[in-house]
Amino acid sequence: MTDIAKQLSIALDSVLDPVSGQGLFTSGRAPAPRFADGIVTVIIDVTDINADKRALVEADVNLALKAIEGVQDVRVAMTSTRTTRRIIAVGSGKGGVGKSTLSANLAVSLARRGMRVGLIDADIYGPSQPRLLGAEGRKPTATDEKKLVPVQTEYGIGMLSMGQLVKPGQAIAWRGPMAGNALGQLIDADWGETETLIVDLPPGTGDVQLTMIQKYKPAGAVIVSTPQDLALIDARRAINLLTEADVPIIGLVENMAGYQCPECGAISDPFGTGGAEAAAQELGYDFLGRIPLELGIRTASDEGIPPAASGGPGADAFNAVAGKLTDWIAR
Ligand SMILES: Nc1ncnc2c1ncn2[C@@H]1O[C@H](COP(=O)(O)OP(=O)(O)OP(=O)(O)O)[C@@H](O)[C@H]1O
Repeated sequence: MTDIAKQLSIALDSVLDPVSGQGLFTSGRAPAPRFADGIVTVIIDVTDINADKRALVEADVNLALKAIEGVQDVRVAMTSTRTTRRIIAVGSGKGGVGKSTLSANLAVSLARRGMRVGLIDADIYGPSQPRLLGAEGRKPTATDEKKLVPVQTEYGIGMLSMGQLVKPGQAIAWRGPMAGNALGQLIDADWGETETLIVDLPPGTGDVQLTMIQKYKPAGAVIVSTPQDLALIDARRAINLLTEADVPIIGLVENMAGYQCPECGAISDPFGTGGAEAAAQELGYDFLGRIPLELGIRTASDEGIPPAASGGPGADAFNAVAGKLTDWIAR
């Protein structure tokens, strides 16, 4: 590499990729700039970076490159390689392990990193995203083509839920095609510029999962489990179904590990600890992180304030998992 080429790449790397947090050159967003007659030309892949952040990146790149001696002008071209919307499924073997809580917080955390994210609550047995995102009672509208328009939430993400397709409190006893059609309505909705859809799946391996795999193959799946053996045995079943359909497993998350007594501060592990990490290792998948069992996570969630949005209880743990998910997406 010539001296000027090296300087240009280093300057480019001083500007951080808003998604991965790495320098633009290192993260692969931008190849080494071209330089001729005092003019630098740089091409940046801005997939998953929103319009505001794109403008900031462009301004920073201009500044960094113009600071190099001999550079008279900088030309920045932005391209987006994304052609299809990416679906990230969040699944678990059994219910009540915190799959919906994790989905909501991951979606919020990704949106805060500048990604255009939507959230689909496909849990026909217990739709809970309208409550978790403080959007209860808001109904989606429809376009002229009869596509659902997602409900907007305070957290910068659109949301659609199975719960919005039925009357509140009505037991959902859909089977096969009905469940599949409902999922289709949510996924084929008017998601606009949304690039990543987080899908909160029902627990287990039922009709919704089958439709998802057959018709709307996710780019990858995150599996949530509590640490104890029983939940992990079920989680393995969910993993098997996905891997048989060639859906990549992004990794496992352990939820409800390590409870700190609010009185004495002692840490106890009601559901054990480390089980999901050990299972991930044994199965050869990444371990994405551990979310503590905290009363504040439950209360904030019930109030419709996802901890990842407010820096509330467990926010660091949710953000750390979202960081690993972002790395996976960037790869
Ligand atoms: N880390 C945690 N600390 C404290 N409470 C939690 C935690 N994770 C989830 N909860 C609470 O546990 C309950 C179940 O969580 P959630 O609804 O996310 O589970 P789920 O796996 O989606 O369940 P379901 O399959 O029934 O929809 C909720 O009341 C939630 O607030």
